[in-house]
Amino acid sequence: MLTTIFTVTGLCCPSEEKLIRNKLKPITGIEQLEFNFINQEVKITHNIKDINLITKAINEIGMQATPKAELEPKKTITKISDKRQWLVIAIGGILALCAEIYSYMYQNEKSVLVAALAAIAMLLTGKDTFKKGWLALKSFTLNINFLMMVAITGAIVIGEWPEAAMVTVLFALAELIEKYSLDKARNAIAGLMEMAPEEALVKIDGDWKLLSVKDIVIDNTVKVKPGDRIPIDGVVIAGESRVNQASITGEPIPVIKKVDDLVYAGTINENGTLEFKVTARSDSTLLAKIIHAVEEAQSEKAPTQKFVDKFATYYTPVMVILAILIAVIPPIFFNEPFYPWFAKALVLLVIACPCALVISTPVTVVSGLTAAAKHGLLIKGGTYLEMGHKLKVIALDKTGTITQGKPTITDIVPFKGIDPHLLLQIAASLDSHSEHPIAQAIVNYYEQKPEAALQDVEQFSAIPGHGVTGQIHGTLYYVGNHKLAEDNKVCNKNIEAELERLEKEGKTTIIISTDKEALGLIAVADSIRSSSVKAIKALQALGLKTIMLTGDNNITAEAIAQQVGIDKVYANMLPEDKLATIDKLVTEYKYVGMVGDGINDAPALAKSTIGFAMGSEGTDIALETADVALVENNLDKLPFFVNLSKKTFNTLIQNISFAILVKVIFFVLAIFGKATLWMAVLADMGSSLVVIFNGLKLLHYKPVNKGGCKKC
Ligand SMILES: Nc1ncnc2c1ncn2[C@@H]1O[C@H](COP(=O)(O)OP(=O)(O)OP(=O)(O)O)[C@@H](O)[C@H]1O
Ligand SMILES: [Zn+2]
Repeated sequence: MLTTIFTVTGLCCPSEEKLIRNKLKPITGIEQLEFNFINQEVKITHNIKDINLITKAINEIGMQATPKAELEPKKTITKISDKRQWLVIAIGGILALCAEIYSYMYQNEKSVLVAALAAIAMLLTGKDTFKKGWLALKSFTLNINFLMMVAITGAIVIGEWPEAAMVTVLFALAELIEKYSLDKARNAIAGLMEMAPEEALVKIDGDWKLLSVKDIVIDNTVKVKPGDRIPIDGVVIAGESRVNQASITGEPIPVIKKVDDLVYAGTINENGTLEFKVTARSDSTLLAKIIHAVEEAQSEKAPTQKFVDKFATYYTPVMVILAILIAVIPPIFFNEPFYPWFAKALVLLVIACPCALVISTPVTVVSGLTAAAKHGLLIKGGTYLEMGHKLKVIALDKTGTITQGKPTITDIVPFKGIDPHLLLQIAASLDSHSEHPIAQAIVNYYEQKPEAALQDVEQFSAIPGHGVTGQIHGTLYYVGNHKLAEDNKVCNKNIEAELERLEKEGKTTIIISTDKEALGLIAVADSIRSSSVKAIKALQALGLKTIMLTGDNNITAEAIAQQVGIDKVYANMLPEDKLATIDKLVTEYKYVGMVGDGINDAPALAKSTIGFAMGSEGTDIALETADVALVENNLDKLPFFVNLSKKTFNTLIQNISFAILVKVIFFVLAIFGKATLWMAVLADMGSSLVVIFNGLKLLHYKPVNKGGCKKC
């Protein structure tokens, strides 16, 4: 099976989806179609060798399809509809208005002049509607163009020429405005890409040359001057500068970048010159990944979107049948006059278009996803964005999430007669085989000592969640937590008193022992992220319960929980315990978020309703496994996410209820004969535009009310 993405110009309203589906149905080898109206794309899963077959079929129904290279980021910004179209509609509008005024003044709708004015207006502005309507008729699809065509033709048949012209013009106008506003949503995403420059200064054989970023390879050296945007991802090798990373993290305060720091494409180098070594090709920079993720996210439909789409598939046929019944039954069975009931039926046809309803959800969701991306929050689908406001509990991993995950040594406590250097040497030698952050802290600390000499370790093994063990010069040693010492029966009251003292200060303490006796303690402390306290307060203010999960001991965990103000602590958790805890929380609260770094909490992240990963410097694992990735390790984005989700959900509900309300009102007005055709078109199209603009407002959503009290 292959997947090909086609860019389809003319695919702007969901009404075209059915048209394409029906056209492609008879072609064997087509497995699945996925539509993206905002980007005007159809993703087709198929096993057809000659894709021209597909292109041709789509072109036959009046749209232009071109296959698009899968990963190539879109840079082309769709042109805002050209001036000529606006002019044509303006002229058509004036003619239709003249026809209306003339027929009103002389009370004669059927005069030749009125008919002529109206006909010209319709010819000018109705071509597209009729062309698309006709294609829909030929393929037995009910879509908005078809409904409009019938309504307009109907109006002509009963001699309401000015009415027919007005409807045609209004519909064309609304379609144009709709296209214009959808372009805006499209541009927002493409605009993200526009932020990275296309060329960069690259060192080639000792000279600086300007190269296209596409030709830059990993390990090239690139230079950026003050004031320029960084063209590609890399790690600084010379220079120091302030860099504004707002474009990918949403954080407006610049950060200092010096040697060994990472820089990202699209961020702004403010005051110094930086030289850096390239770490990613231009199509896999963090920025490119963000854009790709946003684009992918849209193709996955949010629950309301699914609901609305389903609703629309029933709604339209039901309304059409109703319209037919209203046109037919009263005149035939109740001896009513034909003309007014036929006019009522036409109004029903107009409000049978589900457009406002169907378009409102994707526009809203895309705007929300884009706003999130601009603030350093990558949401992997509309579902999560829509569901976020339901979260009741947020569980956070301790190490690397609430804390920085970069512990440092604070205390070394050797027991009776043990040489502190020896104690450290044993711990560092064993831990040099471990990846654990504590192990790295011990090794780093030891290696800075002038007398540092790591010893060979035999039969090393890691005891997950507890520590490590191995032999040095034939003696078996253990380095690990209290539980490990208990298991080895080397713990005693004195050690416990010492442990408690250190742990109460929020330090994680490990015990170094042989299989017979404890040799001493080493305590490490991990600093709490500056965003933790504020974020947890903000989450609590939003009514969420916060929970800390950690493999660390109870006392240390409690001490840290107190410092950040978290509600509840689960300590001594092995990875499988974290999973079981999330499972339990999900049963109890249903909507549970889990935040972690993906290192020992991946299963728990997967089990939670929404898994948030700390995207530490854009790590791929986090970006790939999580439902939501925090591009910068900033917990402030959690309350932002919940608020954005609330706003998105409210917007969706507002839009849907507004669209339905307008329909209901016009339904009633139509039945009582109080709605004319053009009023119905105006209302219907007007409501489409209102919901689109309401959705687009989310593009500019900003974090609100940082931390705490709502009332003041
Ligand atoms: N390599 C090691 N060296 C020393 N102690 C270790 C090592 N590995 C684990 N430990 C001990 O076991 C405890 C639990 O480790 P684990 O990795 O499960 O959780 P954690 O580091 O506390 O992180 P988290 O908060 O993410 O759960 C650690 O707090 C530490 O005391
Ligand atoms: Zn003990």
